[in-house]
Amino acid sequence: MGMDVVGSGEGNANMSGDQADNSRDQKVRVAIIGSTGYGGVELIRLLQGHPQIEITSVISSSSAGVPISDGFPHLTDIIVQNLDGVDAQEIAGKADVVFAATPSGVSSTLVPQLLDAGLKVIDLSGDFRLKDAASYEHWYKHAAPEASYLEQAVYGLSEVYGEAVAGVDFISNPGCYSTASLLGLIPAISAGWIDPKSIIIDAKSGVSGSGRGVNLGVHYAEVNENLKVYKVNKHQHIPEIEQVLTQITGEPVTVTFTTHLVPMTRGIMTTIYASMNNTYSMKI
Ligand SMILES: NC(=O)C1=CN([C@@H]2O[C@H](COP(=O)(O)OP(=O)(O)OC[C@H]3O[C@@H](n4cnc5c(N)ncnc54)[C@H](OP(=O)(O)O)[C@@H]3O)[C@@H](O)[C@H]2O)C=CC1
Ligand SMILES: CC(=O)N[C@@H](CCC(=O)OP(=O)(O)O)C(=O)O
Repeated sequence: MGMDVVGSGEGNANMSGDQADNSRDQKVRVAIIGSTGYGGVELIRLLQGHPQIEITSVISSSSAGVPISDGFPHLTDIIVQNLDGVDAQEIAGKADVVFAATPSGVSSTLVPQLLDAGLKVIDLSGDFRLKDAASYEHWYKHAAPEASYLEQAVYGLSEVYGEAVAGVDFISNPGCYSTASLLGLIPAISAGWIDPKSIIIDAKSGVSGSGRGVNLGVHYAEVNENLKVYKVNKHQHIPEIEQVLTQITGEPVTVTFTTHLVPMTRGIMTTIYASMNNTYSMKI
């Protein structure tokens, strides 16, 4: 199935015809599974603006054959394509890289098929972030992916692991809260300012973080003018944050981490507390 991408950087006004053709030749062909979800549609927005990327397939397990603009009218005339079904071989015929913007428990079975079909994969779910299968099963309550795929996955916190992700076949993107926590903590830990054994993270998220599906905990009347703490000591990003900090410090790190749902659409705020190392002090 062909696709007509409008406004994706083709015909750059500063390029001669030959240069523009070369630039088009070098474009990476990208497919997005879960493109009807919040992560998928945000990916479309970001990738559409990238001069070296061409979105060649937008994929849905539930709405194949339907124009993507049916669910997202703002994409009318921007992506003129019907949604494709989920078929690893078909995707491999159209794309070099595929994003899996799919729920945990779905990515764990889908991603191995995509890798085996020769695609480069970037997974947004939590399924391949934890290196320890038993820990994954404890926190996520699903069967863990095969060990070889867990080993292959490179943790995609690109601000910290930029060199490690460059050129690999399989990137497992970090969790939302983990990103907001680690980007605050890693510079302070690396500089030796704080005691990694004293970390308390108070995290707050908007509602889009729970995805586009509706359930009682996220519908308007439950969330509006309300505030709630959830998944106390049970949040799946606790072992992810601890895994990274343990790797960085070289000693076991545990964190106190609490999540709150706040009545806003998107965004995360983490307020992080830690004791200063005794060679440092705070000037007020
Ligand atoms: N929302 C956020 O802020 C963040 C989300 N994440 C993670 O990214 C992933 C996507 O999240 P998000 O976009 O919010 O979730 P959504 O629920 O909004 O979207 C997930 C999409 O996955 C598709 N899907 C569901 N089941 C299957 C299946 N069996 N096979 C193929 N596709 C399927 C659905 O689309 P369809 O029915 O059309 O196939 C659905 O639209 C999740 O793992 C999430 O935890 C990570 C960081 C931030
Ligand atoms: C508000 C809200 O419900 N947020 C979700 C974030 C889920 C998520 O993105 O989880 P992974 O990245 O690990 O897949 C939660 O707290 O579970």
